[in-house]
Amino acid sequence: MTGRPGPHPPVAELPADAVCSALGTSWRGLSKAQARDRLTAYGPNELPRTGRRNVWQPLRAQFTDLFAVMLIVASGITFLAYALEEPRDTGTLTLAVAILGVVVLNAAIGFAQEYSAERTAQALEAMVPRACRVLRDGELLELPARDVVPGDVVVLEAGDAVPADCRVVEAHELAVNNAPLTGESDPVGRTADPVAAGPLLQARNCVFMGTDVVAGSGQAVVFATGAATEFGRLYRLTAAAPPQKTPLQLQVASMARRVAGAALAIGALLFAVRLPTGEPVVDLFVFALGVMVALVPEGLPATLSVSLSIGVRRMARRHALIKQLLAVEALGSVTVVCTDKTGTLTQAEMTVTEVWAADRSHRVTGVGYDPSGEVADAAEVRELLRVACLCCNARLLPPTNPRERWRVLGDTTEGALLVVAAKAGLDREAEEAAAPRVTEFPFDSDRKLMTTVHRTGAGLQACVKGAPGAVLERCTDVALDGRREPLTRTQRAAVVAASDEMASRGLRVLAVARRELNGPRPAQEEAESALTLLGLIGMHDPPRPEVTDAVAACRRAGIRVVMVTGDHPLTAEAVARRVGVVRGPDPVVVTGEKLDAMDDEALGELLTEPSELLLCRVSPEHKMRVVTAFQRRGEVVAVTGDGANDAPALKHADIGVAMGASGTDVAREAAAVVLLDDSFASIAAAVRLGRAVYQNIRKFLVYLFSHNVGELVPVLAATFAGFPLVPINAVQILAIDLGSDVLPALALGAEPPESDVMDRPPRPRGERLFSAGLVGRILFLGGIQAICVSALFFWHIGSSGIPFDDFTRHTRVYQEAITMVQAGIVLSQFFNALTVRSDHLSIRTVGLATNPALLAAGGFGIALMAAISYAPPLQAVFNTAPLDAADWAVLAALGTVPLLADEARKAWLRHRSRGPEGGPG
Ligand SMILES: Nc1ncnc2c1ncn2[C@@H]1O[C@H](COP(=O)(O)OP(=O)(O)OP(=O)(O)O)[C@@H](O)[C@H]1O
Repeated sequence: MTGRPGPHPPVAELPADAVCSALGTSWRGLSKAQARDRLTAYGPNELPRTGRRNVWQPLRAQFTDLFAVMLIVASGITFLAYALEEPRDTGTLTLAVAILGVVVLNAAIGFAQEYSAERTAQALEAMVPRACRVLRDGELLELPARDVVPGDVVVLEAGDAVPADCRVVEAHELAVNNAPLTGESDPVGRTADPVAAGPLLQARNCVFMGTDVVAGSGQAVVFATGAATEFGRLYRLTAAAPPQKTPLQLQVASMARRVAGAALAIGALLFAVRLPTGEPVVDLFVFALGVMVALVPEGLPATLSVSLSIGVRRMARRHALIKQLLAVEALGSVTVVCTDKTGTLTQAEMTVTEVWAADRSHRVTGVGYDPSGEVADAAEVRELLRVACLCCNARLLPPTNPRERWRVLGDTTEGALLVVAAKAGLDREAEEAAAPRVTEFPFDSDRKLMTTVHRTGAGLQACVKGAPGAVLERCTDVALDGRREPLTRTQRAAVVAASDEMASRGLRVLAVARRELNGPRPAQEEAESALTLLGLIGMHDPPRPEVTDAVAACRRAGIRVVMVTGDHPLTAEAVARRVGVVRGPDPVVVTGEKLDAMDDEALGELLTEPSELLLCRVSPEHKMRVVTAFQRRGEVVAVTGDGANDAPALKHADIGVAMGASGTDVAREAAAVVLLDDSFASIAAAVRLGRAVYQNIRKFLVYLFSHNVGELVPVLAATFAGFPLVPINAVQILAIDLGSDVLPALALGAEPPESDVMDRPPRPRGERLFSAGLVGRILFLGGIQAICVSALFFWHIGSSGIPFDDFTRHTRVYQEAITMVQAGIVLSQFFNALTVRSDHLSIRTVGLATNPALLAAGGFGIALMAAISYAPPLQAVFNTAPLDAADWAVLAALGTVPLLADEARKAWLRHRSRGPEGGPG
């Protein structure tokens, strides 16, 4: 059972205290035992999976699509032809059965693929972290959202998804986006006061599952979970939308349809051309039908989907969860990555290393969040740290076993402040007991500061921390040796110099200030003006070790990496240099302020310059503007984001990348990719895999379409040369399409990335999959294959000395010749599979054994061909004959011709582009 089936008390109309007692809870939350009991009673806070499609629906779809219907009709006609034939030919019956086999096999592949894609999607969905913060026994815990029960007190902050339906009991500037429920997208403010009776969705003191907190903070008591929530009711009414097809899937499907049209036309043409030869009409009809069926690339869309879902799984293994299939192919064509700094390029494990107070700088010892270190024992430092830690919401968690480290629950910047305060012997909870918090004006990246107001013995005190510029402009005084003095121009300059000096060493700098207030709860404006500056705090955030290589790889791959940060330009530049985002002497550093002063044209020009670019002190709106400007220039942009207000940029970018470990639920919902480990290196890895997916698709397209040329040309040649029989019959063609070629195509779709995949520029935006290059390669390889097998056929027929008109289906020489044609195609496809693995690198560079599955798949095809040639029952079906060793030797030699020709073409290409082989071409 999920969620409470019965009605809940009228929570909206009751005052906050009464809500708590009505729901059997308190301001300290439920006890752990109560929570356990309620979880058993109400079930997990999950939605029933009613929207999932049943298993039969996709299976039925496999038999009702255009190709399947065409094939079923074709099979029916062939059966009819067999019934009408006089005398009956088992070949016709085999063909009819084979066509039905095609339908069944295709449906099986398609169904298995869809089923596994659905399973993958579910598994991935489950991996996206969905946690929330809950008070239990007065302790703040982070729990999976599914463990939330009615009566839980949930702590909410901007960026959180609301885990269940709750009544707000405390609100600080709290606003939510109710769009998923009400469709109205403007943020709506929430209050903790009771409201008049009315529709629950309209109650201004309730927040609902499926919606997001967009601003402020607060606490709320859960009154409905799972299916009992408003969202649960809505969810039951809507069926899950079927997954959308990606542009590549659409391109391949449309190409497959066009080829099918061409196959129909060719079949009709062959029928018409051969009709005057006097062959029986039924025979001719069956033959034309067979050619049509053979040319239709039925398995192509399924092979494509397999290839895409292999990409999805590989990316998941590299910590990049794909939420939209579209992202797999888009990742392969990224040209610009706009990346955050903290957490993505750095470890987000901040350590305060320096404190600046009363004109003096003090070193802080210790590393990470372990509070065993030292800080100067001076009164001004202590006061600075007291105010800083009062103005925090994060919590420091001690290790629970010797292998664990200290952790931070909440914002990492605040975590570092709590650690340095602890080093000075200050504990936030004790400080807050002495000076209880009255209200809070939460941090936001536009203001770049945060304020809390506390009740002290003497009245109220506002504690402010934030970016030095933002705090300094609100300060009128400075604390110096225990006195409050006016902040003179010289003083101000000294603070800025100290802050810049710290920032230029890569430290994140925060300023801390205070204001004494009298009277009632102050407005934000009042609490954040006429402040007294207490000092600066500098924290170090070490770069992630793996990022330097990833940034270098992106550079080689022609991808521009632009750092977008809310931090100080000097801090940003120092970090950018450390990870290699900036290498030259003069990066272009643009602040949010400068961006505001630029019009779109000036911004466009700025982005056109190929310089190293740092965007600093920017807000999420700036991010959105930069993404749009890059896109206007035709770039394919990936952008990272973690905050709630990053959502528009994440949605708008070609690939929105959200942080799985540290990001907000809102950002994760808006993104196409979620990074489980938050690291930039995972973006680079996903780009590499995305490029590989695209290359692999091209590989199996060349592979599959070249044999179509190899099959069709000999048939046309025989028709126009006046030979009365076909050089390869329809059942043989089907054996190639469905027997020997399927597995190598799948193995090509699963190829590991080529070694130099990140040494080439991104593919141009809007490049068609079926480019001139791709079609050219198909005609080149397929054409050579076609010439070889046609020559083989006519040479074998011709050398027998039997006149054309004396040949019948059962002439031994004819049976040998068609066996040779089929085996010729199979062998040449074996070598083709090897050569299509790279469009410019020699097979010697790629390595023969680097895709063992491909060799095994090719080997299976050859074994199948041998069985068709030697096993009497198969000989009867295919009208084939045993080949001797000399035949095989000739076939193997001819089979290598396309490979050798392609090697020569590649060598020439490499020579033309950068000289002799060795490096990437
Ligand atoms: N919790 C906080 N309270 C007060 N000020 C903060 C807090 N977190 C950050 N700041 C200040 O606001 C500035 C901007 O922070 P913001 O979080 O918007 O940057 P960001 O884009 O996350 O930076 P980065 O690119 O480093 O991740 C920081 O440089 C810091 O000075």
